[in-house]
Amino acid sequence: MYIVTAQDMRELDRQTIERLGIPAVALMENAGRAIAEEIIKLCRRRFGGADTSAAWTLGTSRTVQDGGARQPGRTEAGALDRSPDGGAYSPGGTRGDGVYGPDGTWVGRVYGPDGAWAGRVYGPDGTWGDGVYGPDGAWAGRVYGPDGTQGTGGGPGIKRPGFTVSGDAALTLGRAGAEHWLVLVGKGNNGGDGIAAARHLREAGIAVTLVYAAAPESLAGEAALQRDAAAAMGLPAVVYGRDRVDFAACSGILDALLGTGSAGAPRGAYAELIAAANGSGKPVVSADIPSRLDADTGQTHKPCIHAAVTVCLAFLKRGLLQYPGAGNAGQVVVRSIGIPAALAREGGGPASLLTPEVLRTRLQGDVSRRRSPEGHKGTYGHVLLAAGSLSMSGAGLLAARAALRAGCGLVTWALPSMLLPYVIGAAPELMLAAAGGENGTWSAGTAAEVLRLSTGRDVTAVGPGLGRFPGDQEWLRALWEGIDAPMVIDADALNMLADSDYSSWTSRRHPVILTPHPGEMARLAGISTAEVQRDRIGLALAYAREHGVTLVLKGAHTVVATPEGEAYVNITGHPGMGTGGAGDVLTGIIAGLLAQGLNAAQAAAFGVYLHGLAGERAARQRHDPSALIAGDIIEAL
Ligand SMILES: NC(=O)C1=CN([C@@H]2O[C@H](COP(=O)(O)OP(=O)(O)OC[C@H]3O[C@@H](n4cnc5c(N)ncnc54)[C@H](O)[C@@H]3O)[C@@H](O)[C@H]2O)[C@H](O)CC1
Ligand SMILES: [K+]
Repeated sequence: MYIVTAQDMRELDRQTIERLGIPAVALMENAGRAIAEEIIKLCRRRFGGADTSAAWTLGTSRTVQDGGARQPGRTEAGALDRSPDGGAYSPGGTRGDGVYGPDGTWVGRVYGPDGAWAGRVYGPDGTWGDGVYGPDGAWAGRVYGPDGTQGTGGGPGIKRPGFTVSGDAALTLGRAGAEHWLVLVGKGNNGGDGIAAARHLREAGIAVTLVYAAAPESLAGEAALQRDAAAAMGLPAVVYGRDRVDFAACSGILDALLGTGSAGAPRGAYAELIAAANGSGKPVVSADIPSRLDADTGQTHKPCIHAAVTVCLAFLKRGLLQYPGAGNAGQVVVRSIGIPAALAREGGGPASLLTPEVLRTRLQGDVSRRRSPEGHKGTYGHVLLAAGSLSMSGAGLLAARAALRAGCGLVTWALPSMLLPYVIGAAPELMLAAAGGENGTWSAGTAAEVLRLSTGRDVTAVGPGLGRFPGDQEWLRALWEGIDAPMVIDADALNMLADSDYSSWTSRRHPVILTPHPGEMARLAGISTAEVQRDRIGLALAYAREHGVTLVLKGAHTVVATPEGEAYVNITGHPGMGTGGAGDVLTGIIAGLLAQGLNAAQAAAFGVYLHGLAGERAARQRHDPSALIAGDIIEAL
């Protein structure tokens, strides 16, 4: 799934209209329909009473859909609310709403532990799935498969007909009469999308009222066309500031105020409508992006809509993945509006969401972790790790063990000689090599020994628990220029780089992967941590390209950027992984994957993805994400 900027989007929009000849209003129509379908799905979930608000959910989880296919294994209830088979479980053991397998297809019925039906079951396209029974065993609703034909359930008196006729299920709502949606309309194309959606909602029997933020006469182009169509259909409309708007009486709000064409803080009526929508307590669905979220950076202007669902149009906008904006977007659903993905590919497809599919196709990595039947420890590579010091020996141990769990054949851990007796036996699978000073710290003179140890090794990782020491910049330079294999550089080794003018060092034949957290990134880039966080994707892309490195910018939604100008944004993992040593584990995983022959982009991306998945699995085993410690991630790999 591609991730784009507002500028990319405008260009893709232009090409679709000019090169393919698809009228702009057709795109707006598709947008309106997609938004209406998602609102109807939301209404169905409410009717069904399915419990998607599991008692134990993770703040970072979100569903990202592409053409109805679910992000593998992710659920609305939370990334951790999953059974091993991909079903959606809450920690109490009850299944929640829709149950999907790892490939995104629906896999089963939804029952609570007492055998009672726990909620309606919808396929990825929003149509009903399999058998639906009430707690008393009585049939509770019609049973249709995703294609609209009757499924395998069926209660008393329901027979599979030999002949079926199905309607537009995605735009149909059984109990529409209970709904009344306010559609907040801005004067740009975002507003036009909202009006188009309102027409479909009305067709589904949902009461709608258009609330114009500006005089309807100020709308232009396709948005004006939508305004006129809505008026011709007799859709009720009010103008904010002139007419009364009753937020208390509505059942939901469609935010179509401001999209990718907006800038700065919301002005006048826009600001007031955003504040009123947020304060209403009603679910808000945002068209494309929550109004006054910066579509590129994820910065939020004040006030900014807090959406329950964001129906992102065509391609995922960068700002929806970057905090704080990601926290305003709710559940993000990306819907196609007829702009071919091939156009994004042609344009270089600047960034992608990190999914198994992207790993397989765009990165062409083998994510199976399959072993050759003829393989032996020499087949899977040898990692040299230079890490650990007296007060941080655990960092080295964590990285070394993670490399082994990532599947590499051998790991040699080089560490200060004084520590050796204490770590012998801590991980018997490791090989240990004394390469540091007697006092448990590193010294500049150890560079020669690390270089010697690196001979014949497939990858060298440096940094976890290393500490700083006199001459450390020259030490790192010697390794940078002398190691004839890929390198992973982390922690204090990044700080050494930050203090050096490493662009003047002899360029390396093999790739380098840097794995900074935001603070380390700030030092590397010579800016503040707040500036790093302002646009993580943009910064990672620029830094990786400029310095010819593969960059792993850690933090919520870790960004992997390549020297070739590609970026991948990861959404596995959870805030519980913000714990000492989790970064050391990531370094070990990436090194372990590199040793097995993955290239730098594959190892960094797959490593980050696996690290997050293992963190989710570990938290599930612990029954509480905050109880997670770094060693748990290794055990869950
Ligand atoms: N392929 C596509 O990209 C498609 C996108 N669609 C939708 O169109 C919007 C982008 O539309 P655009 O007209 O360019 O801009 P906006 O609707 O976001 O707003 C522009 C409008 O708002 C005024 N304005 C700007 N900033 C502010 C502010 N801070 N406060 C108040 N008012 C502001 C400005 O004067 C303009 O009048 C995209 O997000 C999609 O939703 C298409 O419908 C389908 C194709
Ligand atoms: K919006």
